[in-house]
Formats: sequence, C-alpha cells, structure tokens
Amino acid sequence: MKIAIFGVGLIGGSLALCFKGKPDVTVVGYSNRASSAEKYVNRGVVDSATTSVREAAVDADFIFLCVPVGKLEEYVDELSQLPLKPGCIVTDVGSTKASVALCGRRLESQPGVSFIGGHPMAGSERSGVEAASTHLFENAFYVLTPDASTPQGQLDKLIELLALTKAHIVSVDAKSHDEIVGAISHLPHMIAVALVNQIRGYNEQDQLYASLAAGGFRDITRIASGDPVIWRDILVNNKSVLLKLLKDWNAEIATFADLLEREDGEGIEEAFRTAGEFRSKMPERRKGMLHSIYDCYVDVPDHPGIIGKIASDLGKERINLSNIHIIESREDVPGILRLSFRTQEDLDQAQLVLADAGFAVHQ
Ligand SMILES: NC(=O)c1ccc[n+]([C@@H]2O[C@H](COP(=O)([O-])OP(=O)(O)OC[C@H]3O[C@@H](n4cnc5c(N)ncnc54)[C@H](O)[C@@H]3O)[C@@H](O)[C@H]2O)c1
Ligand SMILES: O=C(O)C(=O)C[C@]1(C(=O)O)C=C[C@@H](O)C=C1
Repeated sequence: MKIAIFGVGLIGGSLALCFKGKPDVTVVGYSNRASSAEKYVNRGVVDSATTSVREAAVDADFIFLCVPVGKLEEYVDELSQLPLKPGCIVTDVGSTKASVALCGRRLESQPGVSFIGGHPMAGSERSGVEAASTHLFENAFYVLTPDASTPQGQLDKLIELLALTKAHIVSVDAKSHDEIVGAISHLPHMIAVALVNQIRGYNEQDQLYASLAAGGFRDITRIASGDPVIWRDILVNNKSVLLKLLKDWNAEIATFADLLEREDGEGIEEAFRTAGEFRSKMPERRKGMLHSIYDCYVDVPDHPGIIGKIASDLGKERINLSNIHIIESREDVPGILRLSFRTQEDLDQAQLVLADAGFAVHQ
C-alpha cells in the first residue's frame, strides 16, 4: 500500500510516523522544495520523498493533503489533472472543511477515486516536521466529512487506515464542522493573538508587563504562537463563521464590562461559576502530544534530585512515564509535578509506587 503525504509538517509528519514501518506500507512525502523533501527522508519520517506531484500521486492508494488550507484547492486541481489509481482515496487535514469538500468533488470524475475531507483535532503551536510525533493523535478526535456521495467502502478503508493514529474517528458534516471548530479553535486563536498584542503594546512603555506575566497569561496565550501562514489561511477561509462569532464575543465582553461598571459582584461570581461548572464537565482533553488522560499530580518538595528519584522509582517497577510537567516550582515552595502515562494500568501502578515511597499523589 502506498501512502502519499503532501506537506510533511507537524500534522503530515505525525501521520507519516503513524503509518511508516507498518507491514506492506510505503510512505512517500511530497514537498515543493527539494531541501524539504531531503529533510523528510533524513529525519526518517517517510520512506522516500519527491518534488514531483505526479511521482508521489499516480500509484498511491491514499493521498493526504497536509499543506496550509490556502493551498488545498491548488493541489486538488493538480491531482484532478492526473490519472490517479482507481480506488485511490484523497483526503486532507485542513482545519476548515466546507470549501475543500466542494472542490474535492472535482477528483471524483476519475473512476473509483474518492475525496473524503478530514481534520484531526490535535495539534500544537509548533510547526514543521521537527514537531511531528507518533503520539500526536492518540485519543484525540479525528473528524471526517463524508457526504451522501461517499461510497461506504471507501469511507471504511480510510477509517481502517486511520486506526493506526489511535484517534477516535467521528463523522460530521462540513458546514457544522466549520461552525463548531470556528468556535472552539479559531475564535480562541484570534482572542489569544489579540490579547498578546494588547499586552505587547503596554510592554513597549513598561517592560514589567512581560516580566510579571505568569501562568495565567501563559495558559491563555500559548496558541498565539501558532504558525502565521497556517492561521492566516484558516481564518480567511472561515471568515463568515468567524465574523459572526466575533460579534457574539464582543457582546460577551460588553456584558463583562457592564458587570464591572455596575460593580455587580454577584454577576461576576455567577459568570465564573457557570464557566467553571461547564469547563469541569467538559471531557478531559484527550491525550495528544502534550496532555494525557492518564495523569496524576505529585506534590514535591523543592530540593535537588527529586524528579530523578520519581523517575527512577517508576523505572525500577518498569512503569512507562510518557511525560513529566512541572506545574509549579519556586524556591522554598513545594512544587507540583504532573505525570502522564499511556495506560490506566501504568497510572494505577505509579500511584501505588509513589504513595509507598512517601509522595502525596492525587488525580
Ligand atoms: N497546527 C495544528 O495544530 C493543526 C491541527 C490540525 C490540522 N491542521 C491543519 O494541518 C495542515 C498543516 O498544518 P501544520 O500545522 O502541519 O503546518 P506545518 O507548517 O507544520 O506543515 C505544513 C507543511 O506543508 C508544507 N507546505 C507549505 N506550503 C506548501 C506548498 N505550497 N506545497 C507543498 N508543501 C507546502 C510545509 O513545508 C510543511 O511541511 C493545515 O491545513 C492546518 O490547517 C493544523
Ligand atoms: O493545541 C493546539 O495548540 C492547537 O492549536 C490545536 C488545534 C486547536 O485549536 O485545538 C488547532 C488547530 C486545529 O485545526 C486543531 C487543533
């Protein structure tokens, strides 16, 4: 089976890593730049790479378009000029789905060829093949946007392949996808960028702004570091949905200003209460590259070697730790470590081992 990946960056590279090395699978990367194609191979992310669309595509069983949203149509058009392999499934990973669902239909004039839009709901603010990870999609949702004309057999084939990502596959219609993802992903990115730029302006007058910015600012603004070209394309593509969402956002913020203006303490409390309740009921962020659903928290005294001790206590019991994150570490103040595991069994065992070693462990 040949899988061609167009654009081997964060998402394309992570998919390639999920597929490469599986029995009878060959993964070919395509780049429009020879130096990038060479890099994909040197990093061992793909089996081979080419700068020829034709060479990558004509005998492929699956083609994943993992380029910026603004380039999708161009590649769909180029592929529609080629004789693709009958039965070939072309899919994409773009963060918007309505426009590509429309242009993808152009591919279906070829016998047996299907276009099925896709969007893994996992990622990060990092970009490029250097940021790719085999585990990026684990337990994340992976949205597919088949429509009435999509042959069930072709959809099943794609779902079977995507099982290698360990993501949960869901089907959603393209228009609803853009509305929902606009609200839970694109709007937050705009807000984060606007907030950082607001503070950047103040900081030009007084650099204490950046110095004092702590966890709260970092948590709400991590995504402001997303790739500018990737996000330019997403926002422009989903313009009509986003303009409506920004209107609602302005109304939401105006309500806050009004509460403050009237010193309506009860109203402010209520706003935090309802937000906190809703947030705590949201499904725990599925495990991706940065977060695990199998997490526990350990209070740690601030003295040298403590992280090493935790890692070696777990290592001795052959418990696989997938991530350690220091949540708080200040001089003379106990810190908190978040430990992530890949399985519930590892988490359960780790909690026992660490409790036996005298650590305060909680979930
Ligand atoms: N970043 C995320 O969190 C995330 C999550 C899900 C989906 N997506 C979507 O995935 C796609 C890729 O995003 P990414 O985050 O992997 O970005 P990225 O920058 O890491 O990867 C994009 C890749 O496409 C290549 N590329 C750019 N222009 C090209 C062109 N004209 N021809 C061929 N290759 C080209 C780049 O060299 C790079 O390898 C986008 O459509 C994005 O909307 C992103
Ligand atoms: O976690 C992040 O940094 C992301 O930006 C991932 C994220 C998101 O907003 O959740 C971003 C874009 C996608 O298309 C899907 C997921």
